[in-house]
Amino acid sequence: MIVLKDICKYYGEGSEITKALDGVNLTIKKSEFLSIMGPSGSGKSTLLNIIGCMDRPTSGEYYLDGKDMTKLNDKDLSRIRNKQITFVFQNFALMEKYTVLENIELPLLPRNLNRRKRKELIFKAASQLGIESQLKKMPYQLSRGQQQRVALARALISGADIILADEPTGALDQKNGEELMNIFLKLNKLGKTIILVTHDLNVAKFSKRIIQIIDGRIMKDDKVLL
Ligand SMILES: Nc1ncnc2c1ncn2[C@@H]1O[C@H](COP(=O)(O)OP(=O)(O)OP(=O)(O)O)[C@@H](O)[C@H]1O
Repeated sequence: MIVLKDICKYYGEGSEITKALDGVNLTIKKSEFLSIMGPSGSGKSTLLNIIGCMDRPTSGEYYLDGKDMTKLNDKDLSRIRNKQITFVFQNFALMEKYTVLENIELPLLPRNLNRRKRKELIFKAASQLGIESQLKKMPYQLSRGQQQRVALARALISGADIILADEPTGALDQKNGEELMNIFLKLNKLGKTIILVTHDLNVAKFSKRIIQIIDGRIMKDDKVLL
């Protein structure tokens, strides 16, 4: 569970101050599927980065499964981030000289698993995302939608419970965007907590809860009725 209490993130000082986040209170339960919406510059990415432990708030408390993240040193913070949180980037962040299989395998390498076990996990994740026949290909041989699935297979295999995505459909056409959202739904059904930033209400509608952020404050928090 994620609990944010009165989170502020300020840049600059005095008359030059930018309040990217200005007193955010938010609780996100395990296995929620939440979209963060709001105008440009309203603080969406800042909020996502703080939830993802990529950035620290200026003030406030952030509890992840009961532990106050703001009290941890950088080393402990990155250890928790690597274990529990995974980011899906808009440009997919695939390694172009590695095969699809090797790309999906990356999060497994620091773990002490034999080759057979690794292959088993890779095949399972690839099957869940419908790319099991693409494993030997190079990323450039795949469509954008398929590349995105590889990125998600890698996120799935990382074992992280929380998947964060900043404008994940930004580089996709409508059809691939919808397919991607259906994959997020599937991952959510598998128990993953999904939090994404989007400008697009048609994208946000796939989630079960939408928050609106304006000038660094949460102005709306809606359950999506399907
Ligand atoms: N490193 C930084 N230094 C100074 N100001 C920053 C920094 N990062 C963000 N900001 C400011 O904080 C505010 C919130 O930025 P943020 O990127 O979170 O907005 P956003 O809602 O994600 O915007 P967009 O939809 O355009 O990506 C903006 O006014 C931005 O200019």
